[in-house]
Amino acid sequence: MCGIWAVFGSDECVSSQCASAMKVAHRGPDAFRIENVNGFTNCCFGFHRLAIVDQLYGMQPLRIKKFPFLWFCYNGEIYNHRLLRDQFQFETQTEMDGEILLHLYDRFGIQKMASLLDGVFAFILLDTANRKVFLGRDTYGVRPLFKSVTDDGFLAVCSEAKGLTDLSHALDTPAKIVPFLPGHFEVFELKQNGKVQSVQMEQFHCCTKEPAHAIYDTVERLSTGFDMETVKTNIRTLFENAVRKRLMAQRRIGCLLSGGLDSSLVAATLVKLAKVEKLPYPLQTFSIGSEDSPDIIASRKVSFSLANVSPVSSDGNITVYLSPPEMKNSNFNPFRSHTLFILLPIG
Ligand SMILES: NC(=O)CC[C@H](N)C(=O)O
Repeated sequence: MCGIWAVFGSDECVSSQCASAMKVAHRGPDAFRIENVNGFTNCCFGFHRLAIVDQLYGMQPLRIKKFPFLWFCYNGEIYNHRLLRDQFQFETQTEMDGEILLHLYDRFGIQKMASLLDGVFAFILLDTANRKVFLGRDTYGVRPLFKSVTDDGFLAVCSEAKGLTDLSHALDTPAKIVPFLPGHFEVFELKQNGKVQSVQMEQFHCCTKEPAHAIYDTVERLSTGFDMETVKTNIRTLFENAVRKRLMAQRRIGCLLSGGLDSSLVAATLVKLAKVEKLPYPLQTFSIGSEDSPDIIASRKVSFSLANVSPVSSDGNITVYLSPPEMKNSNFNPFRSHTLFILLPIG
């Protein structure tokens, strides 16, 4: 995960709004930072980090020497960041996947920047030199983003709506909180008093169109045609590539198993690729359910067969049993000490 939060043009002293930033603390167990924007004292960023790459220099809001006027906060992974860096010969300061957005923005502007990204992301980019704020979200809306704008230009943004509900502003009418549209970016003009005005909302990609980054992708060429063998080969190529690109994580990766076809295939492909890519640890799987639930029984079987592929391919399965009251409690987090994805960093 990672939790992002920002306010622009706060009527209240920003320090009193910051308690709202802490409402998404569960999204980032590694570190948090709240940073006020110098020159715009009623603007502020909040960030909770689950570090995936560049643990040391990847803290946010990300700022680099080359672009001192840019402030960048995002939740997500940019799978093609190295490819784009090499393609356009950018000199990067960190190993952070998100740093690529700053270089792309500087070279090509926001529209091309967003459409060149292969990844899952929700971002807030502030350009104090050009007095602009940009918001954006990946095509499928994998990463969440909510915003709230008042009629007089107070903008608040957060990964979850709960980070926006208790913010105060000068108007009598409550500010509406809306999800940010997937596949879009929005441009706001930043006024000298820190308030904003939306000037552009645009779709940069929709899932029925070839993404702009495809011309740089390294995935092997897909054959054309609809005969069964071609279709199967193409699905296999795309599926393997989808798992491979997620191995960019520098954290230990694990798998959440439901025991069904999807998660079992991801886990099996991961075991295969882990050997090729020489991941220096065995795969840990997790499953969750009531005792004797079909999910748990099936997950155990999958984990057992993965362990049989090779002695180092699986660390076995961590199973969490839920009691009926726990299953009804939507706030219950059985993996408090781990953070989960279907491919998840656990180290
Ligand atoms: N969890 C995230 O959103 C991670 C952000 C970024 N990719 C990092 O490694 O820190």
